[in-house]
Amino acid sequence: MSAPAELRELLLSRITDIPDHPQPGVVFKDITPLLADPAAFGALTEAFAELCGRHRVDKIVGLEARGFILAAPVAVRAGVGFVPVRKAGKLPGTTLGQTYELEYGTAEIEIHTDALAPGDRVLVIDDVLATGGTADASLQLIRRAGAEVAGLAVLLELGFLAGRQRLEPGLKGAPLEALITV
Ligand SMILES: O=P(O)(O)OC[C@H]1O[C@H](OP(=O)(O)OP(=O)(O)O)[C@H](O)[C@@H]1O
Ligand SMILES: Nc1ncnc2[nH]cnc12
Repeated sequence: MSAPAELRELLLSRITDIPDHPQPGVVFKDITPLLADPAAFGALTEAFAELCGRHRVDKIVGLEARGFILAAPVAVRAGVGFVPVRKAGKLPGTTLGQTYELEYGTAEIEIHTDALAPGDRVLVIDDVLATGGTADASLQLIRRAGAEVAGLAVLLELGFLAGRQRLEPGLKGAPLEALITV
């Protein structure tokens, strides 16, 4: 599913291309103008919150760091709990970890082992789907923590990096909702 054309245009108009960041050859999609516009940020929050009802979600996982900014207001709006997936070494409790590859490097993410309960239906929220490495690692963490993946929702999918194809086996039939695809 993508967002209605009017919402898509509003959101896209608030995302800026920054060439050669954080390294030569990468066109970085900067969402800070969108965050600074309450109408656009609010409309984005509503669109994600609507998915929570549609997919019967009872917890939201946000992916550090930009995913946190988008996911936290959605959790409050939808009336469900927020669970952070953080870069390795940041969470204070006992964690499960998963390594993955980025468009520009490698990384490891972690979740608290007791953050999710068996049977929890989890919606993962992030800003950008690029190669799909981060999202794929998060789906593995959620299942290893004993919960069910209800879906993955992103603001922006970079279609030319084929993250959707890479994610397909890991989604195991769960929906991938991208509000905008470029
Ligand atoms: O699909 P992928 O190739 O995995 O890339 C997408 C991820 O990359 C960015 O995060 P980044 O790790 O740069 O961290 P940040 O949110 O802390 O800036 C983005 O916010 C996604 O989480
Ligand atoms: N091109 C890009 N812009 C913003 N975030 C990203 N994460 C991975 N690739 C990205």
